[in-house]
Amino acid sequence: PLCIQLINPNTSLAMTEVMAQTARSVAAGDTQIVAVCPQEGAPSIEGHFDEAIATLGVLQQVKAGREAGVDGHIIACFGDPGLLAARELARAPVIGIAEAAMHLATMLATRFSIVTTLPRTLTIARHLLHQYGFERHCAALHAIDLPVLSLEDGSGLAQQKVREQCIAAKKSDGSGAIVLGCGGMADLAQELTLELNIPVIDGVSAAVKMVESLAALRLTTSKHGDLDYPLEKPLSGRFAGLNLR
Ligand SMILES: O=C(O)C[C@H]1NC(=O)NC1=O
Repeated sequence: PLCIQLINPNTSLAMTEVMAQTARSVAAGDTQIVAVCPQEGAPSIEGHFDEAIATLGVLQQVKAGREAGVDGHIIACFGDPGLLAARELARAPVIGIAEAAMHLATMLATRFSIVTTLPRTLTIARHLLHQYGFERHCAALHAIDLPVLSLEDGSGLAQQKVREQCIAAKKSDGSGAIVLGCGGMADLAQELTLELNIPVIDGVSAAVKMVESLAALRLTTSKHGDLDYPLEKPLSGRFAGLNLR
């Protein structure tokens, strides 16, 4: 049986729970999902500054997961904060939800659209498209223009806006699939896929199945080259605990 560590890089327990439930709903029968978030950090991640703050918590959780012997780590924030740094620390696979969703979309359609939260985070999604080499696969990016935590306020407004943006994207973008650009949207993908009759992809679910696939293939993060464990050096203060030895 596998143990997968699901890391919510923001500190909102409600979002962590939404993602954990979705992860468990798609995980294989004997796969255990351990959902965590940093003790300290930002309640939501909505820009470059928030991502920088969140990265330390992600790395602390990855180290804890490595010591616990998890079979994979999921960075469950659409900016994939700290992904490569986490891969240096980890032995097991580390999958970001944006990367996972984008990869799946490219296997289902020649072009996909992204629907995320605030307009200012569209740039982060664009940076990821460039970094992952998916720029030519992404037809368009849309924002519901509501903050991340509006998805947790119980009003249903954010969820309705996501649905509207997905319907508009299907009609106007010429893309064949839609990527949901926030971990907090994880529970919307299956219903929207059925209603819109288009693959609407959630990165949390995608990442769970990718970790299971990599584990089944006995494939783990490469330690040859730039993703080898960090060079040993005396880290000071709050960073001291990050040393692997
Ligand atoms: O960038 C976003 O809109 C979504 C991103 N922020 C966050 O706190 N979790 C996320 O998935």
